[in-house]
Amino acid sequence: MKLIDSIEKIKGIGPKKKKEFKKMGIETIEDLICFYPRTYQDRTKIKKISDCRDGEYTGIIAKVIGNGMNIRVNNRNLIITKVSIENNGVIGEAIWYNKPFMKNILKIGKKYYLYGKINKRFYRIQIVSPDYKIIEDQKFIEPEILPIYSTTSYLNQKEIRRYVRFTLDEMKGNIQEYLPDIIRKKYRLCEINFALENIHFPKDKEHYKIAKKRLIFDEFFSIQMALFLIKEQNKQQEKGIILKSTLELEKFIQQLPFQLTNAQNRVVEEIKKDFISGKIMNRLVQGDVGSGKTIIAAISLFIAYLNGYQGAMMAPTEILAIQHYVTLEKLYKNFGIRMLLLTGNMKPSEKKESIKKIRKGEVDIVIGTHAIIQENIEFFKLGLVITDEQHRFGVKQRAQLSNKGKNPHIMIMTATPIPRTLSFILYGDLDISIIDELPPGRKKVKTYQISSNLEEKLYSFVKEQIQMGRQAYIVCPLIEESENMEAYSITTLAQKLKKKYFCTEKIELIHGKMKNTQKQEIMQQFKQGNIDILLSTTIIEVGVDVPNASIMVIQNAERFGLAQLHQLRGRIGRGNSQSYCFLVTNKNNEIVNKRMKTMTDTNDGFIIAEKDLMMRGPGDFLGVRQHGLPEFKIANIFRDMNILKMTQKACKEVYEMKEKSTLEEYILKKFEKKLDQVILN
Ligand SMILES: Nc1ncnc2c1ncn2[C@@H]1O[C@H](COP(=O)(O)OP(=O)(O)OP(=O)(O)O)[C@@H](O)[C@H]1O
Repeated sequence: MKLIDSIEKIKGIGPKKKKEFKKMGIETIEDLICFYPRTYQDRTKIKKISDCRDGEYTGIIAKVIGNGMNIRVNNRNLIITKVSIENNGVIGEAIWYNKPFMKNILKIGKKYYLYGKINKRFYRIQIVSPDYKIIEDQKFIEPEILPIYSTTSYLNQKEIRRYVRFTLDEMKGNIQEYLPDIIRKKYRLCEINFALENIHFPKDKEHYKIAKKRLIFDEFFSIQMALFLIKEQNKQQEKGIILKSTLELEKFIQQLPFQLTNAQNRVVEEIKKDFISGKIMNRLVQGDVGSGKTIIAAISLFIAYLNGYQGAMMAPTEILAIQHYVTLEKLYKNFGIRMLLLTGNMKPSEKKESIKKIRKGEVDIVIGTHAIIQENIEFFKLGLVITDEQHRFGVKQRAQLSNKGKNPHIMIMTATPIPRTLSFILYGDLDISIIDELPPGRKKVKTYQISSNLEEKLYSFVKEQIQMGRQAYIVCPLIEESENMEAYSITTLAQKLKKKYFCTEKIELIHGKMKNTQKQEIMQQFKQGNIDILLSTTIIEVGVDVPNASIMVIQNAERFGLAQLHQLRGRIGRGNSQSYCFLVTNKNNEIVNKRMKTMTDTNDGFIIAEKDLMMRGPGDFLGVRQHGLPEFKIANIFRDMNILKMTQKACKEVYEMKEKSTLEEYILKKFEKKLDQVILN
């Protein structure tokens, strides 16, 4: 029997059962062995009937003291079987539903071990649908811990247990240990065969703990190692384009309207180093909202340009693409760089012309949405692709990026802070640079949770601030599904605000239903200070940069996740004046209050991300499918953080070991499925 064999090799599994197992994702011997129990029946736990608590699962040893009875419940098509039992002078009963045959199975006068759920009814103790085992001739049963699997109604626990037992016996000691001894010793990990045996049939709790640790380690290790190998392979596979920095770059940096922060300088140095390393750069630049990532992109694209290469930069929305275009155009004003904005909104003839220019090399820098990689656009000489990711790319899409042109350097920018532990799993294939410093002069945004009955006070404060020359955002969540409703609900709010509070201020709306040109015009007007209040749906959430805007009012704040609230708040506090964020909510429950408190307590995106992760769990935090975060069978990123950290170290150590070549092959094969999971997302 081999791990890759079909489960049909197991005695008793035919086509019907095979189909049933397939529903549970089990097709091979390996799948079955790695189908870990959901929980366990602890048969070492034996209680007296008198000590049993209602609702608990436990084992008891009891003597059958009466013949079984079948009771038919007429109107429910149900047969209840009851058997009277006794232990230590206390009488109880074992009951089963729709298993009339049980009546004759338990024999009067014999002692049994029974394991099941306890029900306390009318002072009578029942054990419901218990597993049973006869205790022969007063001999005490051997203690055991039995696995309980998640199963379909067709396959029962006993059957699955039997198949797993059979498979483990067949495979006994034959599963190849792939972790080097030295690593196992260092991290105190048991051998793989021992782990698999004891995760299914633990000898005792200690054995179970040891097995579990090893398998959690394996799960994290496999994914991280696979990503790590992709990273190393990427580096070795092709020759990276050499992009040198020249004096012209210094000139460019010196004429910027501000001095780079230390963090920005450090990241620029990391990128410069990649550019001349002869390897392809695959770098994630991570920085909190407003930390100044755009300038890093501008500098990197400038270096590509200096070396005669084209650069492309992609944004997640058109508003942002336009904003980047306008910002970069200003920065590059004196340097004769030919720029092009590519949007989905262009006329076909215009688009055709643009694509031609890109192919012929008549354009140096292309800015657009992700359509740049999705569409059939050929570059003349592409040296660098930058994408403003916002978590929307998995490993596979990243690979798509490098297929544009001849292995260009890749840079991914992300604003949403990702807890470090998670970023290893999501971005283990990338090098990571972190901008951990905000530009000087930024003041902490003051954040308040308020209920809507304080609206009048709130808007009079907003009015005062506007009179002082500031600008404000008011964000309404999309309450209805339809876009028409979206337009409607903020239009009505705008009318109310104009009439009641802001008769003299200039209010404009922006929402998803508008044409791009219209959105662009409004954003431009807001940026130039011609609009006082921008009433918006969440389309302004990502990346919008208007430093003079210092007020953010978020209506129905309870409808947003922490990460989104942080993004929204990140639209203010980008200039030197004091900024204020108001989270308006009438919901008053523990979860909402906890979330709002996190926002009012801190401005630090990393802390907020950790809290979000803690409150929602990693799946919800990033959306498992959407963000390429694999689902784990036994590991839990949160609970098992310590083991995760261990694997991060171990990956590097294992990789550096001599036996790496066989290891690589084996790991890649063994974890192909998981890798697929990661890559396909
Ligand atoms: N070193 C600096 N000194 C002063 N201002 C800076 C500096 N770097 C960037 N800025 C300014 O800070 C603002 C925020 O920068 P940018 O838009 O690049 O942020 P970001 O990191 O992209 O943030 P977000 O993720 O929220 O979009 C901009 O107005 C930019 O001009």
